[in-house]
Amino acid sequence: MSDVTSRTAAVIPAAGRGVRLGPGAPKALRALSGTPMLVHAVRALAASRAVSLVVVVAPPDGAAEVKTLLADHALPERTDFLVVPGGATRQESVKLGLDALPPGVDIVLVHDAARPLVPVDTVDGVIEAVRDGARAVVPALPLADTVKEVEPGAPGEPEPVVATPERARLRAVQTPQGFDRATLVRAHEADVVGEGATDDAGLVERLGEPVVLVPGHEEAFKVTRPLDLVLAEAVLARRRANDGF
Ligand SMILES: Nc1ccn([C@@H]2O[C@H](COP(=O)(O)OP(=O)(O)OP(=O)(O)O)[C@@H](O)[C@H]2O)c(=O)n1
Ligand SMILES: C[C@](O)(CO)[C@H](O)COP(=O)(O)O
Repeated sequence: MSDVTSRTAAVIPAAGRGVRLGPGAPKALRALSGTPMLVHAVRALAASRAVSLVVVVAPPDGAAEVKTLLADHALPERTDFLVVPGGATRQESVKLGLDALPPGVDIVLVHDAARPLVPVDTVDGVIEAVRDGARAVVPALPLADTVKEVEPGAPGEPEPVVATPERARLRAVQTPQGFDRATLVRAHEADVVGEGATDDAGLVERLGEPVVLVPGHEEAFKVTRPLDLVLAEAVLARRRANDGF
């Protein structure tokens, strides 16, 4: 890595309900192999020696519970932790996390609590690309499925296809997304009309700033629907088996 003096913080939005996962506790607090998903995600980011601060954005009424949760689980001592309450949307939650960053942080990663199994090499790859001068870096993978653009219709009704984008030019994007702090703050503040974006890099693109992709990882998938829990448990079981050798 070219610039080892920069201080890197990770903001972990964890304030979502997890509606698509079905009824239960807020998604980030649900267990994977007996440990809350959020704790897996925090450990995954703190596993990077470059990350010195992790800001967890908790469910709006759950900050005290999340503080207790982090205190009750082993986390690296070299990393500082902050917990702040989140907002009504992912974007609002990320903004609240950014607002809590202290001076001196110049690289920011934004990582979904819902991607608990991201490997540390993916985290380090994103940080390295920012340290090498990119202002916005996104881990991504090629798509397995063909994608159709549609005219969205009523639920359950057939939807007319508008276009079939060339799959070779499409990527599925993951987190952590890494940013030069000033660029990310500017991107969030520029969204004054509240147009919103489904990822942070999307806000940076609207500034006209370049965004680059680096290789993502299959294990950085987002736990969204019930079947994703099955996959996450299988990945953890495989890791435990490999650790046994
Ligand atoms: N108001 C919100 C909504 C989402 N998130 C976080 O953003 C990440 C990605 O969102 P997603 O997977 O869509 O989570 P949910 O919004 O919880 O899922 P759903 O849409 O199924 O309710 C998650 O870590 C989630 O906790 C957040 O911090 N604040
Ligand atoms: C940020 C993200 O994980 C990138 O793929 C994704 O856009 C989050 O979307 P969601 O609607 O919050 O699931």
